[in-house]
Amino acid sequence: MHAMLLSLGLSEEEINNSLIGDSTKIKNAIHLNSYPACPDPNRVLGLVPHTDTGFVTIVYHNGVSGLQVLRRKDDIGPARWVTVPVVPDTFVVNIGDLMHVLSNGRFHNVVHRSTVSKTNQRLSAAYFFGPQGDVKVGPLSQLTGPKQGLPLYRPVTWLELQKLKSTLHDKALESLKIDGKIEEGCVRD
Ligand SMILES: O=C(O)CCC(=O)C(=O)O
Ligand SMILES: [Fe+2]
Repeated sequence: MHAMLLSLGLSEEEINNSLIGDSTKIKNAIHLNSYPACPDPNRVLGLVPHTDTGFVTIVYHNGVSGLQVLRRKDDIGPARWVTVPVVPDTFVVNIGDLMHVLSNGRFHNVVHRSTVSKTNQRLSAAYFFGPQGDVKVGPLSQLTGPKQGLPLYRPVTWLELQKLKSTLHDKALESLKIDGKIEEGCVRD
């Protein structure tokens, strides 16, 4: 997180004074995932497409391939799933929704999913890093202004965002947009 904020032009002092520099404002959670081998892996998913809600997620796994990220449409082709290569002794870092908000859209939250293997069980541990319950996260003041542009999102707590996602799904972030409109029919009871 520190390196990411540095890359956005914040100084060490600004980072230390932000919520990232205050351990009382931070909390963590871990998901332990187990994806058993499946004889017909093309007919199932281990984890459906989603974005993580926190700032960043650090994923460690047992070396069995399966994590895929959705690459957005570009000059090379339409949106497509890309399998994250398995590199021994490394972590995968996913950008979550709150980093997207904090960076005012400069770092994009990544849509990802988990597929399963025909022959091997896949195990992963996902470590989520985010703000404490009552801490609201909005675009950093250093990244908004007359030169950089207006804040795109209103401040939100981690819990509020999780609740929004349970009803609005992939439209939750859009609903936080300051001029945001939610597409009709996307709210499920
Ligand atoms: O199993 C993985 O590699 C990813 C897990 C994940 O995306 C999650 O727990 O949110
Ligand atoms: Fe995830």
